[in-house]
Amino acid sequence: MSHIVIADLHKRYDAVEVLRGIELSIPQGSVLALLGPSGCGKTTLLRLIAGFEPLEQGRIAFGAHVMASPTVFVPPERRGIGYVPQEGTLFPHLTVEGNIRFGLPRHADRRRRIDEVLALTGLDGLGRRYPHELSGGQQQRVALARALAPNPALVLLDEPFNALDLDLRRSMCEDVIGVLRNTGTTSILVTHDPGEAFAVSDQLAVMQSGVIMQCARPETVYWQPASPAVARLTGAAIFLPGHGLGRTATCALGALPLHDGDEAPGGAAMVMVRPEQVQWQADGPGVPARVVRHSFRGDHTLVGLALGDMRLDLRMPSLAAPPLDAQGHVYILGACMAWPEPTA
Ligand SMILES: Nc1ncnc2c1ncn2[C@@H]1O[C@H](COP(=O)(O)OP(=O)(O)OP(=O)(O)O)[C@@H](O)[C@H]1O
Repeated sequence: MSHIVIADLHKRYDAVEVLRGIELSIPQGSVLALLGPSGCGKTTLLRLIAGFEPLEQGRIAFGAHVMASPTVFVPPERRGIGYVPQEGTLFPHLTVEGNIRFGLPRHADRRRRIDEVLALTGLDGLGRRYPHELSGGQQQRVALARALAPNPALVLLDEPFNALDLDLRRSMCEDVIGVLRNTGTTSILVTHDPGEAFAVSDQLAVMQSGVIMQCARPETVYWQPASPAVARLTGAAIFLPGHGLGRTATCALGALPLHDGDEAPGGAAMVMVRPEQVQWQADGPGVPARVVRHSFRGDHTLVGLALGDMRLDLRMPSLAAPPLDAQGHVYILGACMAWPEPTA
């Protein structure tokens, strides 16, 4: 399989258009993370790629082979795709090996392949256990091993670690994506968690209401989101009223440069920076500010600053937080984004 290209994809359930012109291009061996709020159409998109649903408009092609269009429909078993759904999809009456064997063709050297995928997914020695004798994380590894066993060229991961707690989920996800990278398998990971998406993807596609709003390298999506909505969906963001002119936007935090290649809208603008760009110093350049509030959060403290009439919460290491009433200056590290001020 080579490049996966999805063009102008539309899908409707009754009167509701759930996918509205999806365009994606996924190079062979790369990882695409699909991030978006609940109900935006992520699972529907995976199901169309897997061939579990027909499409009404558009095209899905793997290299030169069209898999789906209004006139072509290659059935799921002939697409060479592994699907790892959300938790709870193992056959409870089969052992780990039995679950993995299920997806393998009869003529294959099944014993050897089962041993290979057990080793690949870190499940050595667990082949004779039943699903209820495994932890949640181990069960999801079995689901991955089962998906990988037939050597698919594309693996679709639909929030497969949702049931695990945050730390385990992130480390598990990195492990699993590592396995997929080592085997040169192209993968699409659906997730609600921007941190997980940033950590593992080559491309991050942000989706809302059936539309891909931006698809780019994770760093680009984070620092240069295509819209205020993308900024909010990918992390905390500070929005300030201001003015744009050429490569600079001016707001309560001063005159800020725009990112390379970006141009500010002329006139009234909505300026965006990430909270960690806001820095405090007792003296030196920057906008004068006074500490008016402290909220201790353990590893960090939210420090409330008053800049004239404006209030701003700054996240600082607890030990470095300036005392209440301290007078100092705030300045911005790096560049900002600016969009035309919404008129409505
Ligand atoms: N078979 C179906 N029939 C009718 N509507 C459906 C069907 N499947 C999904 N939908 C609707 O399509 C929309 C997109 O659903 P989808 O499951 O793709 O979203 P999602 O982004 O994966 O959500 P989540 O993150 O909660 O899993 C939702 O409004 C959902 O109710």
